Amino acid sequence: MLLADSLRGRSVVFVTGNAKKLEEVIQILGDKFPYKLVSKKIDLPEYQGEPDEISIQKCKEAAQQIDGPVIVEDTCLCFRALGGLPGPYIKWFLDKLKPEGLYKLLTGFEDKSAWALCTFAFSAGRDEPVQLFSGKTEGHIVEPRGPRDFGWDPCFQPDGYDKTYAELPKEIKNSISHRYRALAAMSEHFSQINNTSPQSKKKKQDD
Ligand SMILES: O=c1nc[nH]c2c1ncn2[C@H]1C[C@H](O)[C@@H](COP(=O)(O)OP(=O)(O)OP(=O)(O)O)O1
Ligand SMILES: [Mg+2]
Repeated sequence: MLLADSLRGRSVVFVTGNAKKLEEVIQILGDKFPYKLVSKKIDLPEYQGEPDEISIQKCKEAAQQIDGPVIVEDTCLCFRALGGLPGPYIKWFLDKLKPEGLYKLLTGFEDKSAWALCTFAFSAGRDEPVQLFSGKTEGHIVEPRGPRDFGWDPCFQPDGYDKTYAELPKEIKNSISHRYRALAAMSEHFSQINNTSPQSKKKKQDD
């Protein structure tokens, strides 16, 4: 309730340096998110550690810089044969190896299974607690296929599909992706808060 109060009528800043992420977040959320989402392009530090810890640190840094309500997101691509690596370090692996090299990394391993993990982190402002919402999609690492416009999409084939994320129509990716699932959890949380806020209760009684 306090959270909803602190946000009512305000906007939340989505801090990311990645334009493709932002594009998907806007496509997925549509008008489902109860607050006005504005974006700010800042390259936040790439922290090390477990995914939750990384997202918390990233969100605290964003809240410091923005000094108001913020959302950040961190994405991992985890190979089962490698104990979950590259995980949060996928950005550097992708940068140096490209999707071809990511596939080749698993030469010698029979198990090509992988999961994409997305964690959104929200904070109402400086020194406020961080809340996490995550989503996971299982799949396999395959020889790259499809357009090259977004990261490792060409080498990740979600389970149940014979196309890579890159080959799938955008609406399909956005209905099954790690990012979609994490955003669904976050929207669900915020709409529940909104529905139980004193104002909306009052409104319901008035109706
Ligand atoms: O759905 C996706 N499909 C394909 N590739 C993706 C996806 N989502 C993130 N990616 C890439 C971007 C970056 O190379 C790495 C995650 O690193 P990550 O730190 O979360 O992203 P980033 O530094 O580009 O943006 P940000 O400023 O929000 O941290 O995986
Ligand atoms: Mg990053």
